[in-house]
Amino acid sequence: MAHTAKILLLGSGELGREFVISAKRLGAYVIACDSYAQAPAMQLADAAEVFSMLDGEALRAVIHKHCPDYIVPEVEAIRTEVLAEVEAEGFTVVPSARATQMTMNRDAIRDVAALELGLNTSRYRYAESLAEVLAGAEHTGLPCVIKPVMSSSGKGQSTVREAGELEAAWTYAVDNMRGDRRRVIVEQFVDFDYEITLLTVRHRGGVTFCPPIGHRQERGDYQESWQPTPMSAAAIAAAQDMARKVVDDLGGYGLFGVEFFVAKGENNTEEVIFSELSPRPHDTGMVTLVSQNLSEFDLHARAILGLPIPPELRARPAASAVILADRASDTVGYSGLAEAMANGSEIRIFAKPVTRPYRRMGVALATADDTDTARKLAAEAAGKVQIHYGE
Ligand SMILES: Nc1ncnc2c1ncn2[C@@H]1O[C@H](COP(=O)(O)OP(=O)(O)OP(=O)(O)O)[C@@H](O)[C@H]1O
Ligand SMILES: NCC(=O)N[C@@H]1O[C@H](COP(=O)([O-])[O-])[C@@H](O)[C@H]1O
Ligand SMILES: [Mg+2]
Repeated sequence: MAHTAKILLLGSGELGREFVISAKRLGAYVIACDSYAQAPAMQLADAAEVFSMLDGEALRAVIHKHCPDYIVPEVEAIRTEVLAEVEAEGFTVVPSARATQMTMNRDAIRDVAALELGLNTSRYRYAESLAEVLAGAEHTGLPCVIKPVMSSSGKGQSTVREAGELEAAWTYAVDNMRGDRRRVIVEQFVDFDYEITLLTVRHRGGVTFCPPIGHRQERGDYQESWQPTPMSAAAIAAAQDMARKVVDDLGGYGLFGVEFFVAKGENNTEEVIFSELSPRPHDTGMVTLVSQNLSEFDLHARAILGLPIPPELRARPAASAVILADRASDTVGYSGLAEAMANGSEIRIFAKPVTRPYRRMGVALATADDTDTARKLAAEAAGKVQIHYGE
C-alpha cells in the first residue's frame, strides 16, 4: 500500500479535521465517518462514510468493509459495545475500547476515578428519578450541578441554587440526554478559582504532559482557552499524578484531555479536583495549533502510529476564542476574515454545512508575549468574523 496506515475516524468535526491533517502528513489513509455529509473532516479525508455511529450494525459493517489498522473515535456518541467486540476480533481501537466505554458514561469513569483510583473529586450521587435527585442534592448540598450521565458539551447540564429548581433540572437533563439511560449525576458545585485541561499523551515511551491549558466555559461549552496557565508546581504535580493514574488505567496509546478544577486554599495552596476526561484531542486544546510545535492532533497521530514523542513539550503563550453561530440556517457564509487577521491572529473556519444556535463554526488563535495579551487578540479577532445566514 502507498500509505503508512489506514485509519477509520469515527466522528468528523473540527477536531477530526485537524487530526486528518496531522495523520495525512505522516502518510496515513483516512476514512472519515459521521452522521451527515460534508462534515469538516470528510472534506479533507481520502474517503467518507455517512451513517449513525450509534447504530451497531452499521458501525460493524463499516469496520469490516474497510478493515482499518486503527479505529480512532472523535466523538463520544458511538455504539462502544461494537468497539469492544471488534477489539476482541483483533482490531486496534484508539486508545482502547475500554477507554471509550468508560468515558462515554459519566458514572463509569467517575466510579473508576473516585472509587478505584482514589482521585480527589467533587461529592456526587447518581439519580434515576426526581426522588433520587432530591436525595442526591441532600448529599451534595446546594448549589449542585445536574448532568445526564450520557451527554457532552454541556448538553442537559444545569446548576441548581435552590431546591425548588431541582425538578426543572431533572426534566431538562432527561430531555437533553443522549442514549436510553434516564440517569443523571448530581454533583457538588465546585467553587473553583480556575479550571484546566491537562493534555496527556500515553505512548510507547511512557506518559508525557503538555503545559496546562486554562479555559472559560459558558452553558457547559468552552468559549476561550489559553496556554500555559499559571499553576503552582505542587498543583501541576498533583494533576499529573492523577492524569497518569487514569490514563494508565484506561490503557492504549493516544492523547487524552484530562479536566481538573483548581480551588485556592489558605497559604496559597491549591486543591486540584479531577472532573472528567476525553480519550482523544480536546476542544480547549485547539490552542496548541499555535502554542506548541507539535499540536494535540500531531501528538495523537504520533502516539497512535508508535512514533516518538519528545520528552518535554513546551508552549509559547497563546489563546483561542470560539466563533459561534447564533441561529439555525441551511446555508452559511463568512466575511471579516481580513479584519480579524489584521491583529496577527489566525482564523480557522470549520466549514460546517449548516448552523444552529451556539454551534462552533470556527476559532481564532493568537500568540503574544503573555497569555493575557493573546486572549485579548484572539477574542478581538473572533469578534470580527461575521457569519452570514440564509433567508
Ligand atoms: N461540579 C461542578 N462544579 C462547577 N462547575 C462545573 C461542575 N461540573 C461542570 N462544571 C462546569 O461545566 C463545564 C462542563 O462540564 P463537563 O466537562 O462535566 O461537561 P461535558 O458536557 O462533558 O463537557 P465537554 O464534553 O465539552 O467536556 C465544566 O468545564 C465546568 O466549567
Ligand atoms: N466537546 C466536544 C467537542 O468539541 N467535539 C467536537 O465537536 C464536533 C461536533 O460539533 P457539532 O456539534 O457542531 O457537529 C465533534 O465532531 C468534535 O470535533
Ligand atoms: Mg468537560
